[in-house]
Amino acid sequence: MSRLIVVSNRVPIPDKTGTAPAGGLAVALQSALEARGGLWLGWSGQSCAEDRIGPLQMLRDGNIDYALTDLTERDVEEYYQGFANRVLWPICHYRLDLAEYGRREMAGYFRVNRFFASRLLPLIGENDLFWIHDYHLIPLAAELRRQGVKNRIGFFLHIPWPAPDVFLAMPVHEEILSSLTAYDVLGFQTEHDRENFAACLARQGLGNRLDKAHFALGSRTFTARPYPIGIETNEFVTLAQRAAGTTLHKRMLDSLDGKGLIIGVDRLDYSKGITQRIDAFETFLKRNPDSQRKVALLQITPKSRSEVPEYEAMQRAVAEQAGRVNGALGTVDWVPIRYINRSLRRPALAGLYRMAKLALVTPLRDGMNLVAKEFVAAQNEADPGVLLLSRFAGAAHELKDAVLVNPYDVEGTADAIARSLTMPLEERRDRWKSMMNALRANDVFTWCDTFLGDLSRYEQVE
Ligand SMILES: O=P(O)(O)OC[C@H]1O[C@H](O[C@H]2O[C@H](CO)[C@@H](O)[C@H](O)[C@H]2O)[C@H](O)[C@@H](O)[C@@H]1O
Ligand SMILES: O=c1ccn([C@@H]2O[C@H](COP(=O)(O)OP(=O)(O)O)[C@@H](O)[C@H]2O)c(=O)[nH]1
Repeated sequence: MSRLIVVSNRVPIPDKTGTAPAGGLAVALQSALEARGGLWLGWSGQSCAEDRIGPLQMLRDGNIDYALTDLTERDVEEYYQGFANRVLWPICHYRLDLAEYGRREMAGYFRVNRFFASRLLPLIGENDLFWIHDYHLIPLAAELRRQGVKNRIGFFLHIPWPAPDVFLAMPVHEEILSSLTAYDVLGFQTEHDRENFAACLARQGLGNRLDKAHFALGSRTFTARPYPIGIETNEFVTLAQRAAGTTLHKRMLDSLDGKGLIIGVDRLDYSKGITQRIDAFETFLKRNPDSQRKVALLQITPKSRSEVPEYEAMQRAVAEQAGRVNGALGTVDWVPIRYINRSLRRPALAGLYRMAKLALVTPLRDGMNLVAKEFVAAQNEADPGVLLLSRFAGAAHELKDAVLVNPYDVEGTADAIARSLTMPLEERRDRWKSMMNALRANDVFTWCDTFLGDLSRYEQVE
């Protein structure tokens, strides 16, 4: 079997401090790589002055060799906070209004991709398979090809690929799009994303579509397919079952004192629709006064990308909004929204998911949303909770028996909350079974095997 080299910006560094990695890419890739073994190269999360960038830090943990590189402060500002998270992220999440394009950041993005290529080159063996992840590293294959690398290189995009009118509004879209054609296999979360990508190629007159999944450009061919990412379904079921009886579980049950738990778990990101969700919860409470004091929303929201101004603004907006609702509707012995900014470890999350009657997963746009899948896997088969899911999350393409909502429709979402909390047991069980079948049929290991199977079978037509 060829050695696998995974490259992603974010790497869950094995430091044993117990800090939970909040973010689906790190969680999913770690599960997949642990099973197969390989080398994982990415950013150490540290920045320093240019003359202090040292050699790669090499660590081994279980089956995985980690190769970590520091970046300069300027790199982090231009590549990560700048072009990746202020241009590509908002555009791919349909937020052209939030995109802050600047040439300096764009140049930094391409420079850091060249730097990642230079760090990789000395490590490459002839038969190694490369699997590059996410929007931070789109130009990496093109950089490696320029250096003569002939290995098979796959790319998986964890976030949505937007419709052509949105994508083509981005300055440098030509370069971003044509960089992707240097890969052999391109993976998207959904069919919808792949079709948006194909439509962008067609609009730009870039390459020919040979059939549904194959494209030709000059002497090269490449494949583009949906590979929806999964979770460790069976392991998550066990985690959730084990959580009952832990101290946290007991404390939580005591504090609920018979109230129904509603849960939301999201990085503090404007794509997650947290303010619209709180509006919907408030509307639900106002329209259903009998439910007041009978339910509590636990919103677990670790801070994310706090140096990016749009995220900083979001942190203030959500905190103010939760405070306002609690102030307006709360009583001396009831707080409607328990809002926390800490990251919880997954065993704790699994237990909370299982205790909840309802999960609110209402992103305005999301590549997949693993929280939706984890919530379903954590349920008690005999008395499962309900998943209320945005139709704009990638997960909605598989979890068709969730209660699907349009998160922009606050009143519609409020009504769906009311319907979900009174859903009969039989309907809850039927919906849960169908969703669980989907999670069993496509877990994170299937995702990994399917992608790598396609990549390892790939032969370039010269
Ligand atoms: O690395 P950060 O800047 O701290 O952000 C965390 C991750 O966020 C995004 O996650 C995406 O991947 C998930 C798994 O495929 C998917 O379910 C979710 O919809 C995506 O938003 C981002 O794409 C990652 O690169 C980040 O590491
Ligand atoms: O306090 C937290 C919040 C989230 N997560 C994990 O972070 C991931 C979030 O992935 P998702 O795809 O839902 O969204 P992303 O943050 O990647 O956009 C899930 O596996 C969560 O279990 C976690 O471990 N602790």
